[in-house]
Order: sequence, then C-alpha cells, then structure tokens
Amino acid sequence: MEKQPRLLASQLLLKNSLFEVSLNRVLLTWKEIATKKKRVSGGIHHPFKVGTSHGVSVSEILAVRELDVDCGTKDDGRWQKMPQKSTEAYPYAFTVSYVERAWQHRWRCSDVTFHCLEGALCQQWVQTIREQLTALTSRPKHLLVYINPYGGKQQGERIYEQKVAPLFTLASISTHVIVTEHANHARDHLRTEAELKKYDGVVCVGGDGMFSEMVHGLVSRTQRDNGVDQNSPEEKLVPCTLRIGIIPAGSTDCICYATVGINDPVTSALHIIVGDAQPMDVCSVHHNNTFLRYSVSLLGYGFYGDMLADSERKRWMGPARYDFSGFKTFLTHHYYEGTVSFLPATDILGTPRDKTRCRAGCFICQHNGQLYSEDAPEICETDPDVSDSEYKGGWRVIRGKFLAINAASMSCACPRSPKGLSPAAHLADGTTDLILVRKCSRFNFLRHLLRHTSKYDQFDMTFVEVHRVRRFRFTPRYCQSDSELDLRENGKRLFSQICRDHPACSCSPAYSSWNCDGEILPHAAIEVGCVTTPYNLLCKYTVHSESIQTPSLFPHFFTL
Ligand SMILES: CCCCCCCCCCCCC/C=C/[C@@H](O)[C@H](CO)NC(=O)CCCCCCCCCCCCCCC
Ligand SMILES: Nc1ncnc2c1ncn2[C@@H]1O[C@H](COP(=O)(O)OP(=O)(O)OP(=O)(O)O)[C@@H](O)[C@H]1O
Ligand SMILES: [Ca+2]
Repeated sequence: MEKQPRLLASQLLLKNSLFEVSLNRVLLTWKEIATKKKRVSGGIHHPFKVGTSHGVSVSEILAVRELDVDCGTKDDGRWQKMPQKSTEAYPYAFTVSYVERAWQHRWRCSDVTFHCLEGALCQQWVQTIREQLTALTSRPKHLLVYINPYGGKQQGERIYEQKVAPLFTLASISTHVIVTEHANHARDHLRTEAELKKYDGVVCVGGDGMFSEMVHGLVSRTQRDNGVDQNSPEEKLVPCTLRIGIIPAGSTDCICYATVGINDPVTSALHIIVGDAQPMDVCSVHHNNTFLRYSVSLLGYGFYGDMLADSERKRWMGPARYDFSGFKTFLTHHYYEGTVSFLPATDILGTPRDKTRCRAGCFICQHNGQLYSEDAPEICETDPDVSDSEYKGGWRVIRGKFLAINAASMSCACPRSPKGLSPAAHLADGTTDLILVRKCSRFNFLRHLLRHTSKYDQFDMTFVEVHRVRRFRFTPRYCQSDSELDLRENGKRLFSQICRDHPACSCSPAYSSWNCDGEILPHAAIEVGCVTTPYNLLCKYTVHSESIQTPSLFPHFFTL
C-alpha cells in the first residue's frame, strides 16, 4: 500500500502513559513510548502494553472534540472528570470517537482521549482531524428519519431516542424525524411531499415493511419525475440518488440482517454515519401489464404466502406471530398447482449452490452481475432430466404442484435463519434465486425447513430445485381469466368447486397468496423482473473473509 504523508505527529498522554500519536489521510495511530517515566501519574493501571500500536481508519472516526479542562466535557449527557495528575502535567485534551468492531458483526462507538502539553497543539489536532472528516464526502449530513412506532415489539421510538439519536448528534448529523401515524404514511410523504433536495439520505426505524415503504416512495417518485411508466414490465428503472438507511426495529429485519450481518440498531446507525453504501437488486412485480409492487428480499407463494396471510390477523402477537402462523401453515401442508416460467441467468459467474458468500467488496456485485462465465451452459430446447419442463425462447417452463415458490433477491438471512433462504444469493447482481419446493411429505418439508437453521444444504433434496434467474412468471393452474379480480373470493369459490369435483382430494385450495417483502399481493398470476439499480443502502457487510456464524435454532445431532 502506498505510504501516506504524515499530517501530524506528536507525543501525547493517554491514560497516564506517553504515546507517539500520528495522523495521515488514512489512519490515526498511537503507539506507547517505552520510557522510564512510563507512568506519569503513577499508581493508575492502564491496559496498554508497551510498544503496542493502535490504529483507527480515518473513515471510521465518528467525531473529535476538545475537552474543557476545568470542568470536563459533556459527552452523551455524562460529564467526564479529567484525571487530576494528567491535568497538571498535560492540561489540554481532546477525545476521538471511532468505530470499534465487536462480536458477530456488531459495531460499537469507542472513545480515546489524548492529553497535550499546549493548547495550540490540542487545537491543531482537533482541527486537522475535523478537516479530514469534512473531506469524507460520502458521509450524510442531513437525514430524514421515519419511525414506525408499531413495528416489531413496538420499540421504534425508544430505540431511536436512546440508541441512535445520540450517535447522530455526536457525528453532527442534523435530522428531521417523523413518527408515522398510519401505514403508508412514510411512502406517501416521500412520494409527494418530502423536500428530498434537503437530505443526503432517508432512514427508517422499523422492519422490512418500513423499508419497503421507503423503496416504494422513493422509486415511484423518481420514475414519475423521469416519465417512466411503472406499468410497463420492460421499462428500465431510473435510479434515485438518495440512499436509504435502516435501523432495525421490526419482526424479521431481514434486509438489515442480510446487509449488515446483524440486526443491531447501534451497528446500523454507525454504518449510516460513516456513509457505507451498498447497491441492491430491486424486482418489479406486474400482473397483466399493471405494476403491483417492488420486492427486494422475498417473494414467496405457498408456504410463506399462507403464513403471512394468517399472521397479518395476529399482529398483536408481535414477532411471535410468524412462529405461530408458520407452525399452523406447516400443519395445513397445502400445495398449489401452477406453471413457473423463468429466464435463467446463464451469462453470469456464480450459482445458488456456491459456497462463497456475498460480502463487502463482493467481486460479482462489483461487476453488477455483468460477468460472463466461460462455463455458462448453452440453452437447449429440452431438458431430459426434467420431464415436466421445457424451454421456449430461452425461457424454461415448469409445471407442477408446489408447497412453496420463493424468489430471494438477497440471502434473506435473519435471526430465524442466519444463513437465509438462499445463502449464496447476491445483493446486487441483477438476479433473484428462484426456489421451487415441490409437493412432498410433511416430514420431508420439515427437514427442508430445519436445514435453514443448520449448516446443511436446504437445496440438496430431491423435491427442491433452485435457479438463478433474471425474470420469472407464475400462473396458477386454475387461473380464471385475465380479469382475476378478487383473489380471495375467487379462491374460495374455486376451492369448494374443486373439492366438490374431487371429493378424495387433500383439499388444497387453488390459490395461495404472494408474500412480497411481508405484504400480500392481490394477484396470484405475476410477472417479475429483477434489475440492479443503485438504490443504495446506507450499510454493508463489513467482514471480508470470515463467514457469518450460523447458530442453529435446534441442536443438529443428525443430518436431516
Ligand atoms: C422448524 C423450524 C424451521 C424454521 C425455518 C425458518 C426459515 C426462516 C426463513 C426466513 C426467511 C425470511 C424471509 C424474509 C421475509 C421478509 O420479507 C418478510 C417481511 O419481513 N418476513 C416474513 O415474511 C416472515 C418470515 C418468517 C418465517 C418464519 C417461518 C417459521 C416457520 C416455522 C415452522 C415450524 C414448523 C415446526 C414443526 C414442528
Ligand atoms: N403508524 C403506523 N401505524 C400502523 N401501521 C404502520 C405505521 N407505520 C407503518 N406502518 C406499517 O406497519 C407495517 C409493519 O411495519 P414494519 O415492517 O416496520 O414491522 P414488522 O412487520 O413488525 O417487521 P418485519 O417487516 O421486519 O417483519 C408496515 O407495512 C408499515 O406500512
Ligand atoms: Ca440478487
């Protein structure tokens, strides 16, 4: 790495020991100087070993402030008393707040206080570090924050006030905070009223549903302003310039977990402050040339659709509603007949069965999925292995009975499944992983579900297949007509009709619902296109080579 010229270097006191402190454009470092007079004040234990070097990247410094030597400094509401002995010898001091990596992808704010002999030197340090911070143009200065007071365990406001707001203040970020009053409040405000020019980013405090509101508000507004017809499935989305940050306070928090590696409000706030950004894939969902919704995490039909429909009536249960409805849906064991057609992404590197994971600096995402694999399979018009599938103009068509049809545009990792629905999915490669779970026994389906919580491969089962796709369509077998309007009513009518016609059937209804990032879609027949648009999240995984810990919800003494 190119050696950076030093901006400042001084001998400063830290916890009663003398340190060589140095700053260049990239790093702030401090190293203890081994002298006989190591302990200036004497008697006070300090944790630093002689000669141990410490460093923090300038890009991860949150703030710097001068200490008022006479009365300490006001730091997060707590007054700090200056140590008596060092005040005498080194009467001026400044504190640097920076990001410290903690356990399992967590970030914490740490402070280090340096004491100086002269006031001028102290001011020079503070000013130089501030100049370095000002030069970091990717950092947000003005944020528009929406808090959903009813997401997850209804802790959004408390989480923001206690854990996030003090950090934004420390980093001199000004905020305009709106506590939402009803569903879609944030979406509509963003779409019509919000003065977006005033902000460097929007932040939501809530779950995936709130994030979805942000995406819909911002993306819709950008398309409208640029004359893009959202109803046309072929139209290219115009990227919007504002970034979206997410402070987790929901029930699943999959978008946060899959991008940051943990659902921790402080970690997310720190990622936002340092200006981390991560482009992500956005799928647009249409029905008969009518735009329905965007999806960034899961589009799920069958199991996840039925589970969500049931859980919506149990919102009062909080996050536990998903476990309750998940168990109930598992017991009902409904399958759905239909046709899935998809355009395989054959021109890219990577498959859903890869062992590598999408992490910060991901090679595939850096190339926006535009990498051509030499091993890319030729599209053939028939597939001898799969009797109920065929190819039509590059599209593959599969008819069958499915317990679940899931499209994961990202891994969908969350606390319930730390590796996610599709562990090798990429955040920004312009593809979605289409997972087809065919009709199988309850026991086998349970084995499949359980594997989401262990190290075993959930796709390595005869009734499961997974494809990396650019577009897909689904048509339920009993698709009434183009004017399939009220899904629920049609579904009920059709369900009883089928049962009358086939008394011995297992009473699976004709239609399930689509779970689109936690919202129910009003149609079963849909067409989906996935594109990478630079809708930047204000966050990203920070671990490069290390894989996420995948603690199992259940002890796995045997391979299921
Ligand atoms: C036996 C244990 C199996 C555990 C299997 C866990 C798989 C979990 C996979 C989670 C994937 C999350 C995808 C993200 C979706 C979000 O856009 C959306 C909005 O927030 N959340 C949900 O739809 C909410 C999704 C919540 C899913 C909860 C599923 C719970 C299943 C429970 C099945 C119990 C069977 C027990 C039989 C003894
Ligand atoms: N003030 C409000 N009153 C009622 N509903 C709201 C309000 N603000 C937002 N909502 C809606 O609440 C729904 C759920 O919000 P959110 O995603 O924050 O939490 P969650 O559903 O518990 O978590 P997750 O989406 O992670 O499972 C969203 O669809 C959002 O539109
Ligand atoms: Ca993707």
